[in-house]
Amino acid sequence: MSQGSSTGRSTQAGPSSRPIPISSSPTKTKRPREDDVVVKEEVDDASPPPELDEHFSTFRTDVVGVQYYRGLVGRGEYVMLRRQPENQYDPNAVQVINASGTQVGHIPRGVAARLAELMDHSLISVEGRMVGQNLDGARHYKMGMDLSIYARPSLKEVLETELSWTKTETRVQQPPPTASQAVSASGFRGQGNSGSTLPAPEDPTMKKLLEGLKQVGEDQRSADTVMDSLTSDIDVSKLPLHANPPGIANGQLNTDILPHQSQALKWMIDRENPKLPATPKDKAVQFWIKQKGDHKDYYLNVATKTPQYDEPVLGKGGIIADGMGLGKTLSMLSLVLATTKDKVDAKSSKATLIVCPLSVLSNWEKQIGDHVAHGQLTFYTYHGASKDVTAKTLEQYDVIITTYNAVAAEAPIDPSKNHRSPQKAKKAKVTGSGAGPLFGVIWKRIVADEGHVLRNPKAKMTQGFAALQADRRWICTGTPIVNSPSDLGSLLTCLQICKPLDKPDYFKTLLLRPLKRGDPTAGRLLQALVGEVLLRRTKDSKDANGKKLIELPSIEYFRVGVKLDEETRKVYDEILEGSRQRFREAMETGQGTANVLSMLTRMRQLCLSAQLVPQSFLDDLRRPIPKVPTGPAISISSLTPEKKTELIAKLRQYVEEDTECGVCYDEAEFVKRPCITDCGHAFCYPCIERVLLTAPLCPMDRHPIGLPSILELPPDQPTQEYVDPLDSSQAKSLLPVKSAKIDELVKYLKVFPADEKTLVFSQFTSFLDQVPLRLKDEGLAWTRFDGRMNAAKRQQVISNFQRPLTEKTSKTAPRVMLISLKSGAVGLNLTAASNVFLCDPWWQSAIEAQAIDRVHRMGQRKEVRVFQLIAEDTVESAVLDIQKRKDALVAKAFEKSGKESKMTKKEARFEEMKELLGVK
Ligand SMILES: Nc1ncnc2c1ncn2[C@@H]1O[C@H](COP(=O)(O)OP(=O)(O)OP(=O)(O)O)[C@@H](O)[C@H]1O
Repeated sequence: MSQGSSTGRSTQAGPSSRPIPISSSPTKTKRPREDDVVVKEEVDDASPPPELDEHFSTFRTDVVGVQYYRGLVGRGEYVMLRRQPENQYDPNAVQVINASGTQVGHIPRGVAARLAELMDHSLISVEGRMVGQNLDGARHYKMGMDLSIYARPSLKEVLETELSWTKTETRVQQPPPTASQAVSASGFRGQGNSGSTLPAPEDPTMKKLLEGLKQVGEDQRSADTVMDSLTSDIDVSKLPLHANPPGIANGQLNTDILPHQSQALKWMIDRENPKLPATPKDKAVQFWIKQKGDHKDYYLNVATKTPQYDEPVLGKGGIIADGMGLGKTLSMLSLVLATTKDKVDAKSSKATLIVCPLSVLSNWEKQIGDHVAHGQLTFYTYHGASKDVTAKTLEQYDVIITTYNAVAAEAPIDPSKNHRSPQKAKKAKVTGSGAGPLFGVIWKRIVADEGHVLRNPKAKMTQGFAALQADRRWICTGTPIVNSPSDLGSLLTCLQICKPLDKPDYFKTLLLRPLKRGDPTAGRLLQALVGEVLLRRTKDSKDANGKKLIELPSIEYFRVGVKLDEETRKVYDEILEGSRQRFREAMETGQGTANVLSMLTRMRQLCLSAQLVPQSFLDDLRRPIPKVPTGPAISISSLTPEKKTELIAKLRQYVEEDTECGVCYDEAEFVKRPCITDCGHAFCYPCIERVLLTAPLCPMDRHPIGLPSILELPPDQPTQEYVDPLDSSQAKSLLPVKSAKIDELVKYLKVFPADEKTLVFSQFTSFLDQVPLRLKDEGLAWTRFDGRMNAAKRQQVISNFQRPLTEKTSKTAPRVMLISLKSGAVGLNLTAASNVFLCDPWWQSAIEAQAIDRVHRMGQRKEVRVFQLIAEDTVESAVLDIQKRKDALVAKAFEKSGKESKMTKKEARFEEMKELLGVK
């Protein structure tokens, strides 16, 4: 694998870069924006399914039987309506429940009878908003309530008949106004850091925010822009510092934390010790204010308008959303150290559980090793073979580090039922109770690192994390909103904070639905929520004196043009012509463009090396386009085993190559549930399922298909452990490929100063497999980081690479790391390198920015140089133009209007393909 070995401890010393004498003069280019991407390996099911409910009708009715129940409600409060089939007097009963979960009454029998069945079949969802209230202490029998019905858009027509009566009942102005108006009515300012007032609803920045929220998910960078505007009114520079943080002086750390980390520490400690407002003058805490009542004072939740006499339960924790490389790991470790003497509940242990993706497990170990003083903190990595311990052992440590997969694997079958008694929890063994040792500990604190992976409430890891028992709960992520504001709802559920917004129903009612219809007060509520639970700084944030939080060496970007050799150019032009032809056909016939997408992938591979393109692809291309078969749909079960294997292989390849779904054109959606038709076209399963409801034809070639013609990727296939191609059985048959890009790369590597290290990124692992053959010939020592490596191997590769080069080791220690863009490199510190090669550009410049951030982060002492290898006069140059245009669009993200903002992802991608292929 890696060549030779190196010695010595990690330092970042070394001379600054010297001019590089290279013949092909690189062009300086613009710096991409900082961004984050999703951890790939463990988040295939990270995004929630799209919400499919739209407002259908709102009518006035009552809550009845109020005299029998204890639930208090205020005017304008949203209430949940829950079916109660076990009710002995009425099997159609629908309960009305307030935000504290207490029953207020029922909806009238007649209304319940007409809604019950639809609710039972999840065809509609209903919510209530109080018109009457019972805070006056008087005896009420019934109270007015507006009842809203939501349904899937596809069912609207059917329901039009079924529920026409709801439109003839007393109709209410619809859709209902949001309860978040209460936020302004109460003068709520959040526990925000600046104390500035929230913008007025008509504020144009709010309009832009709402527009931006609708576009988030189209591009990683738009998520960043949305976060910028959500936190725009919070001045983090003036946050107070911790008075006496862990550091060198008190012997807890080997490193002093930086001022912004000290601010984070103080902020986190405050969030771990929230206090309810004591008087009506005090500001809201987690949306609760104290109110003067007629009989006695009560608490009012200004988000939901829920009043209650009992002390509301406050959540402890929040979201650390600092940008990449700002030192969240050390901030969190300093919290652990600063709170070792905190009194914890008698039932809870002293242990903090860190849950992270496998790829960053070793980073936590390393940072504890590097920064925490010897003997100050005990920790245990609970992973792989070391999982063979009991809960009792785990709780003896200060810190346990584990993975999301471990949490998902050990979670109880029905996590909602995990809330066992502490006694029972402590007794849980590896097997037995259905839940593993992680669920047998009542943790002092749990921390989800790269916590955006918890954004799908239905994913096992999310449900598992939410079910862990802990006193305090934290999430670290640079991107709390990736696809939509609902991501934040899932994180709140995991944090169990700002109740009842942590319940999906409330989050939907109070935020998602009103945000969808562009209600500015919901935008204000979202801003208030973010101010309440989240701390976010970026690399560009300034301190109170206007200085950047961390000073990093400069970074320079070079575009290196590479010429395809004559032979490759010939094949390239052939594929280009073929794809143009198919694209024009697709335009004429209205058929899909999936074939064109796979051709584009081949063209990109050609830009790296002609040998990466399989001969079978070229043979297919040269054959005339087969006629679309007619007749009945073919079922997968009728295919030969060979044909099935071939289809699965094809689908795996599509996934590996980041192909997009032929219906929604979203590669991020595609990887979540990829499937392939018997005719070889790939889609997201939910997309093709939806298409088949209207027409039983493949959207790509109009070939008749049905659900049985669809093959999904077999689940849970263990990923094959990475084997270095040079160590494999085929090593002897491997010959260096012809590649202008490898030639160019080697040319640079040979002239880089001997003490400089380089990261080489490509999206194609098959290309990275080829590079070492040349490096070996040139006597350049390298190492490879691959997502398929186990944790121990990854750690070994990283620490080997991070060791500085010495005179003795400079010939044998790795100077080059080959690393896949999709390897889950997120969170890695690879600051030993100062040069970065990006061998193939693609749409998501954000992924490239994240790759560069491995090097350009705290600990980097040298000037960083980024080289983008671009094959001249190919699809790659066109990609860059599109990237550039997208950057400009994102810069004005919220100014998109009219036609542009209405363009669907599919239409946009179609336009891009046209541009890439040069089709007029
Ligand atoms: N106070 C400090 N002094 C010196 N180095 C520090 C300090 N805090 C953090 N670092 C170093 O900075 C680097 C980046 O820190 P870390 O990996 O925690 O960033 P992060 O915010 O978690 O980034 P990412 O979001 O990419 O995971 C690490 O090498 C870490 O050891």
